[in-house]
Amino acid sequence: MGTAEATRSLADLNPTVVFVLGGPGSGKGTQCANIVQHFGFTHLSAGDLLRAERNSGSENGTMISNMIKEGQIVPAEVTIKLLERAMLESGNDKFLIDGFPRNEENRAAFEAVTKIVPSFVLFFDCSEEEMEMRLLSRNQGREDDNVETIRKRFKVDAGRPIEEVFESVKGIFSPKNEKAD
Ligand SMILES: Nc1ncnc2c1ncn2[C@@H]1O[C@H](COP(=O)(O)OP(=O)(O)OP(=O)(O)O)[C@@H](O)[C@H]1O
Ligand SMILES: O=c1ccn([C@@H]2O[C@H](COP(=O)(O)O)[C@@H](O)[C@H]2O)c(=O)[nH]1
Ligand SMILES: [Mg+2]
Repeated sequence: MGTAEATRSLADLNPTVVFVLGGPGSGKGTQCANIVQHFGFTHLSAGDLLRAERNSGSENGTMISNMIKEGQIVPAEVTIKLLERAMLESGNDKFLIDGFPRNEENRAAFEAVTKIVPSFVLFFDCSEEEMEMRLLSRNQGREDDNVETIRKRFKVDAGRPIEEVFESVKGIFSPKNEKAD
């Protein structure tokens, strides 16, 4: 199904969407499973959809694999297509979108393409120390559950020089917020 057709059908569905965010290992997937049981939502983990796409032998497989190994963000259009397809295939109209959007560009692209405005954002706050401990004992065979990749996945490493930290901080703010010279 093409994006335009998928978008028309999604608009007809007028779904309820909640973005579930938080650092790696903060417990998004764990709590989403509870919400599914109690409230009848469909849980869509962007990371799980990307891993399934990589494993399917898709033309984007190598790119997705490399991005996941490096803790980098896959281009929004790839992830959004996977989310659209999963929403339409689910037969439900209530979704927990876990681990997406990763940044302001992801959020804007999702809203522009799907015309869906999320009902709210559920954010799980957890210390990096606790998240790292949980990920290292998760035992689900994920190749990014290792110290090197985990530290790349933590968003802003403030232990680096001022200019480098600010490069990361800038990425959190949308370009439209940037002060003109
Ligand atoms: N509140 C908690 N206390 C202790 N352990 C927890 C808690 N919540 C989740 N865990 C455990 O921490 C690990 C990571 O949880 P989970 O997979 O839900 O995190 P996540 O936010 O989805 O991570 P990722 O972004 O890497 O997919 C799992 O082994 C889970 O059982
Ligand atoms: O919207 C997304 C979500 C995930 N990724 C990539 O996948 C890994 C793992 O994500 P989890 O949410 O921890 O399962 C993440 O580090 C990214 O590399 C993405 O690119 N875009
Ligand atoms: Mg998860």
